[in-house]
Amino acid sequence: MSDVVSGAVPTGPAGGTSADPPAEVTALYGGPATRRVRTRDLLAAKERGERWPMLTAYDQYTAAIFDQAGIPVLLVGDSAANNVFGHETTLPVTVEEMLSLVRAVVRATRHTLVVADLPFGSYEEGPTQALRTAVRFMKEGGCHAVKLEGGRRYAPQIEAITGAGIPVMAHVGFTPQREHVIGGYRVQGRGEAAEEVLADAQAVAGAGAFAVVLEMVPGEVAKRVTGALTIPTVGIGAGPDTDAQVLVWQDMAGLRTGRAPRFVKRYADLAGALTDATRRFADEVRAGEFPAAEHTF
Ligand SMILES: Nc1nc(=O)c2c([nH]1)NC[C@@H]1CN(c3ccc(C(=O)N[C@@H](CCC(=O)O)C(=O)O)cc3)CN21
Ligand SMILES: CC(C)C(=O)C(=O)O
Ligand SMILES: [Mg+2]
Repeated sequence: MSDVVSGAVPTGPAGGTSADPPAEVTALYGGPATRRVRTRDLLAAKERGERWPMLTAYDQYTAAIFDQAGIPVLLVGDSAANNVFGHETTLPVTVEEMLSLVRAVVRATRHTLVVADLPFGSYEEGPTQALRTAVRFMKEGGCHAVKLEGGRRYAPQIEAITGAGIPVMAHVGFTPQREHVIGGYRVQGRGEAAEEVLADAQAVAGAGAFAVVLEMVPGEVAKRVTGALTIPTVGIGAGPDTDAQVLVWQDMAGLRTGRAPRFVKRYADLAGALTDATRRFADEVRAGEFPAAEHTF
């Protein structure tokens, strides 16, 4: 095992059974052994017809919670540009910024497979640049796989990276890094364009990708692609028939405020809870109620 994995900071609940992987995760690799989920566990899950959840993660506490809650795959998304750094698009986030977040997520987790998104500009030039960047993410980030956006045109990059022993998750359909060419946030693969999405998915699978994200494609198209491929499909805005589902965690947990895309379901109101806690803290400070005797040395 690598230093990064064996040296993972224990971050589970104190005194708990945090060393034991959750049942949902052991089910994926069919045994009690404490080890990380591997890409072949995800292929086997597809063969068994088992669906799995994926979330983004960008920091220690949330990553540890998702790891303990049985999320088998975490993506350190380039959506950190939006959800961590506050940019309008995903384009500005850098390799260095991504690496810091990847290291935090890897240190905080024990069971999850950690996938790092290659940011805009770090792989498009060709297979050599793509492999160089992917190697940095594996060596300096300690992640277990990388992800890149693009279909047929990026098959050479995927071949080069997987050829060096680095698992690649592909991403087709709506690819946010190309939003300026696509012309905004738009569903891809409607009508005859369905064939393009299928061809892209087949090409990235043929190039060696272990899974493929399908973003904002009609449910029927995602269903067809999922049936046509032996590798798992991971849907976001792609309907219920993909092998896996991914959401940005701040969307899933209701931390992000404002209008969310239609494909988002909020499972909590963290923005409300945090606003409430913040207001009470501020009020108590102003009223001289915090700190109380028990908080004072
Ligand atoms: N917080 C967050 N969630 C995401 O899902 C996400 C990010 N950030 N950052 C990177 C990309 C950008 N994504 C987006 C952003 C906006 C829409 C959106 O506004 N969609 C509209 C219009 C769809 C249409 O009309 O075709 C929607 O209502 O879903 C979709 C995906 C997905 N990714
Ligand atoms: C939404 C997922 C698939 C992603 O690419 C990201 O968060 O960056
Ligand atoms: Mg991304």
